Amino acid sequence: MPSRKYDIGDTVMGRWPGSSLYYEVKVKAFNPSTQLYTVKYVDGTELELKEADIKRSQLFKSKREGSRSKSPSRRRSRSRSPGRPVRRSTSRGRDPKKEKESKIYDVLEVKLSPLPKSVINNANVQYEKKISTNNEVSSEVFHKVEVGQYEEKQKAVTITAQNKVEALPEIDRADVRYNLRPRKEDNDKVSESFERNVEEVTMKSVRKSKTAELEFGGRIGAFIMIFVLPVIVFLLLVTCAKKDPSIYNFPPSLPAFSTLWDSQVFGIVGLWLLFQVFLHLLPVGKVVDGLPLESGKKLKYRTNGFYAILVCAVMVGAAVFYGIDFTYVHDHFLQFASSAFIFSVLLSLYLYIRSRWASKDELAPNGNSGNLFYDFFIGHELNPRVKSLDLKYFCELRPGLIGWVLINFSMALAEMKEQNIEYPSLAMILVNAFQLIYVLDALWNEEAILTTMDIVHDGFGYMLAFGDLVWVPFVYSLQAYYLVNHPNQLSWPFGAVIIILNGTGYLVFRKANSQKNVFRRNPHDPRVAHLKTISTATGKSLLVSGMWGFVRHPNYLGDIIMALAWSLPCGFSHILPYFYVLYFTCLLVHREARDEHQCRKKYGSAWDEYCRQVRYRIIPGIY
Ligand SMILES: NC(=O)C1=CN([C@@H]2O[C@H](COP(=O)(O)OP(=O)(O)OC[C@H]3O[C@@H](n4cnc5c(N)ncnc54)[C@H](OP(=O)(O)O)[C@@H]3O)[C@@H](O)[C@H]2O)C=CC1
Ligand SMILES: CC(C)CCC[C@@H](C)[C@H]1CC=C2C3=C(CC[C@@]21C)[C@@]1(C)CC[C@H](O)C[C@@H]1CC3
Repeated sequence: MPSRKYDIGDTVMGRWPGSSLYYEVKVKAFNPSTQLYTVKYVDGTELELKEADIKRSQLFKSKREGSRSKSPSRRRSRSRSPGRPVRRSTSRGRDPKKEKESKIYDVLEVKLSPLPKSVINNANVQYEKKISTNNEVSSEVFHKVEVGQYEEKQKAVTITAQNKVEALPEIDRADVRYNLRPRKEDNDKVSESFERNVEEVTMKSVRKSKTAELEFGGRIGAFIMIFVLPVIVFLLLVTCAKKDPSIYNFPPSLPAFSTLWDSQVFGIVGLWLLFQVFLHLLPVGKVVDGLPLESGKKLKYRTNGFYAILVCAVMVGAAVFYGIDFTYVHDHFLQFASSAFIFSVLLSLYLYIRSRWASKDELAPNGNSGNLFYDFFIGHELNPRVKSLDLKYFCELRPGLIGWVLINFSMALAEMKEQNIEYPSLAMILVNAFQLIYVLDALWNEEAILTTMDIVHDGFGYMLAFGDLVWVPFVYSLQAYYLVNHPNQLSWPFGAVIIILNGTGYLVFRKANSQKNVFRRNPHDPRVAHLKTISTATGKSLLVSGMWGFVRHPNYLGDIIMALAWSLPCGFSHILPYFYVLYFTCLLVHREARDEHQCRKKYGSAWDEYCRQVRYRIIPGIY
């Protein structure tokens, strides 16, 4: 085992995680198994740092802030919006050439403030106090150090005149571990500014670097999925249309290419997309902010999805009234799927091509591998927009999700026609009702989508374009499609059990999502203020009681329970209608693993502590 470089009690310079700033720290302990040093900052904050993030003090030219940062009046006048990182050039007003020569670098000053206890009762924290103490405690507690004469790795740290962090590749490493401990004498204060500062700095550095960790099986996985996913869709649909959709008849022969194409259907799908764009662009509904981007900018999003589905419902009602036969969708289901597939491919190609011209700060952190297939699959550009139309946000919620409801409706009509019945079966009604509630819920809570992994983290590429336009409407409607030709006589008692199951799943799903959304917006909202939390090094806290203290992804649990309730009305003759719940469980298990990985990177040992306190990921006692 290599011997340690620094001794307990040494005063050295410790890098602040998420930045390239070094502060004076005292070495408190060393853990040989993790090779991490516990260091204490001047204000009492303790962190675990790797050896590479510690330097000898002599290498730095330390400059204390002196009266400038210590004077409260000066501080107040200098402070901008509380919590914004302050970027100042130490060489302001100098000749740029000289500046270069003297190698004095700009400094990104991260204002630091004490954090609360590791586990705090949220209710004990005063929000007002938190804000007012914010600036008071921030700048006086640290010795700001200009990294000027310290050249090591500094090529990586350049803050441009446009106030952009060019690259901080070092902190993109998966193994960065840090743990903020509370400043003892101030452990009831929480710093919101700090939360934002560290997070912003971290996001900046992550976005700029090339994607190192590839997801979804990497290049090969992405390449295979591009071709396999559409084949799965068509196999499922063809099997579902068979009289005996048994697993023994799988795989069926794929239909002739000519039967997949219908220009009228293609036109209808095109019009559907345009109509949804039109509804989305109508100046109706609230305009909300997305999460801050790399540049600090927040994109605006119009939330009018609920109105859009209401308009669609009225129009479909009117169309049925005037005799338009919606069983056309069922009868041309394969052609609809292939048309949607063509649109998704065209959209993906467009997205990939335009991403070549996107500026670096518009690229997704995980879609920047440099591999054509991987980047095409996962998506290269984070928020592609055509004027005010955000393509990813639009596709995720509108054409596919509303299209799914419309397809289900068409299946209900087709069932009545095929089975020669006056009303849809109980099974069909339940499937339609459950899925309608799910879609209405998503559109009602449209704003919540802005904090999902897909919007914040993933680029917009084939995976989501195909997922939104093909997978959701044509695979998620499989149960209804199945019931058209494979009726299941559902008894009322069993129907009641399924309703209770779906209701339970929905309550868990909704309560979990609402609790987290409310908490992320304002941790002191009375609805969540009583919940216990763990503070993290980023300053953001994690809920450890309530729904999020039950399992680590209660919303996924609720979603899976609902997925089961959507399949059960189809009976037990075939596995096909259970495809959704099986696929969905795999999707969410994989998604949970991705999220966990991100959270561990983001929150370090606080996440480990959360995992210790909340042992199960999705299913209590099992997983
Ligand atoms: N029907 C479908 O096909 C699909 C449905 N979904 C559903 O969409 C919804 C959104 O899912 P998704 O975007 O995957 O992720 P989540 O809504 O579960 O969000 C995960 C994020 O929540 C935050 N978080 C995690 N643990 C805690 C905690 N203890 N306290 C506070 N915040 C915490 C973290 O972000 P941070 O700390 O940065 O805020 C984490 O990255 C879910 O309900 C899911 O079931 C998802 C995928 C497909
Ligand atoms: C094609 C692949 C195998 C998987 C594609 C995944 C997509 C279908 C899903 C990724 C995240 C999604 C979310 C939703 C729908 C499915 C996709 C697009 C919701 C909009 C469903 C309704 C919820 O209330 C919110 C979901 C957010 C994530």
